[in-house]
Amino acid sequence: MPLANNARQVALDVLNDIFGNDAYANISLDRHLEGSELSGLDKSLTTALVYGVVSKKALLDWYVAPFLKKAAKPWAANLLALTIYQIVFMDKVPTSAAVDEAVKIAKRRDGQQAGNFINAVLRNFMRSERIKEEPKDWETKYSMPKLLMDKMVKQFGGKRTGEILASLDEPSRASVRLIDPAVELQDMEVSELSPVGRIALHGNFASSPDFVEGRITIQDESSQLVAPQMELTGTETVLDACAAPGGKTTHMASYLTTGSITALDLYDHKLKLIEENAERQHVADKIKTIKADASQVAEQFGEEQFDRILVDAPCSGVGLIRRKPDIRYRKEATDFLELQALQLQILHSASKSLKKSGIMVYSTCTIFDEENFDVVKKFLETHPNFEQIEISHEKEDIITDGCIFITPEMYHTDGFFIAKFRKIK
Ligand SMILES: C[S@@+](CC[C@H](N)C(=O)[O-])C[C@H]1O[C@@H](n2cnc3c(N)ncnc32)[C@H](O)[C@@H]1O
Repeated sequence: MPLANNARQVALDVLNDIFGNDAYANISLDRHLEGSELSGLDKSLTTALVYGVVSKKALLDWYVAPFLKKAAKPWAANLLALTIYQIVFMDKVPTSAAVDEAVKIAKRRDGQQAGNFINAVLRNFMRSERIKEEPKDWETKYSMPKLLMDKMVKQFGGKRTGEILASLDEPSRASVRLIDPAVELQDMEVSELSPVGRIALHGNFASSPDFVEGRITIQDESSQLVAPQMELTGTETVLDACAAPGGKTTHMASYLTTGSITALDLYDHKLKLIEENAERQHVADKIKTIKADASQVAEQFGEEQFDRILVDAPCSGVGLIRRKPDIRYRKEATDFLELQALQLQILHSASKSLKKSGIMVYSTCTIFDEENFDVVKKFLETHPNFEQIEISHEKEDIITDGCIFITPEMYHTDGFFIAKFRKIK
């Protein structure tokens, strides 16, 4: 069988790329799937395997550790993790099929001896009682790097950190936003947070006619809470300073009649995503994309140009770990303050281009204070011409200090933060 025609082999290639070359899971997966001859079903299996292993790597390594006399080569360690994942977490995959495939992959890769090694380790694991054990420490149990775990414990305390980690470890739900309110989606519930949100335990909507023809779009419930905070009446001139791929740009555009949105991002390929999204959702006439640096807004556009500004800032993305599990492996201690500096720089520049009495909304998909409440505090301290507008929501538990602050365990959404300001002079 050609290698690119085997779901487990492709999954292993992607895992080697992620853990060996620091590749982004979604980008590596897309590239490998495009170059493969896998069926639709096998592509789904490959995706499930990659995301499953990435989200549980430390735990999978822990299962196999007692059966290794010395550290396995990186590709073999990834293959063992991939196979243990199937044995422990995928009810529908027969154990024998998972092991046989692993042995074949190892032989093809490194000869008979490698096949024997993988076979022996997996058989020893299965003969043992290891599968019934559970690691005590959260770092292993939830495969969460110590840096992030310690930060969570410091900010949220032990109990809530445990709840957040357990929630991030669960599968993500499917969440869509209705563009056409008349659309009826089978087996989906109305979101508790967003009236236009619909959710289901699973679902793949990207190829559905409702999606392709622009009657729905895929957007997390928490992210759907941003556009309503912009207080759009229809005629406003809006700047979306960090816009790609355009989830919030298109949502804001749906409120506009004669108004328009200038949507910025740093990269051409990302601007193209906004344009495609806008076309599909029939709001392209309201959106102009420009390649520009959001920390230079005032220099590029001048002062007091926009009625509304959204800064959906570049952030550590920790609130997205459930859907993008590799985010957890890409954080350094210095990242958070560096991001804060960039976030403040963008807010500062954007603030000059806001008209008097205009509204500026700041949002992130992270749960750490440095990028959320600390940014709000520092921005207000250094910009006395702005005041905070207190946000309210019928779910009062998502409001903290006048901001929307949702951690992933509360409503099983992404972790998310929204603050709102008015320019008073
Ligand atoms: C959180 S994402 C935006 C998501 C988007 N608002 C949505 O709802 O689909 C942040 C975006 O900011 C862009 N970005 C990062 N630094 C930027 C900068 N200095 N100027 C403009 N865009 C920037 C990134 O390329 C990324 O697309």
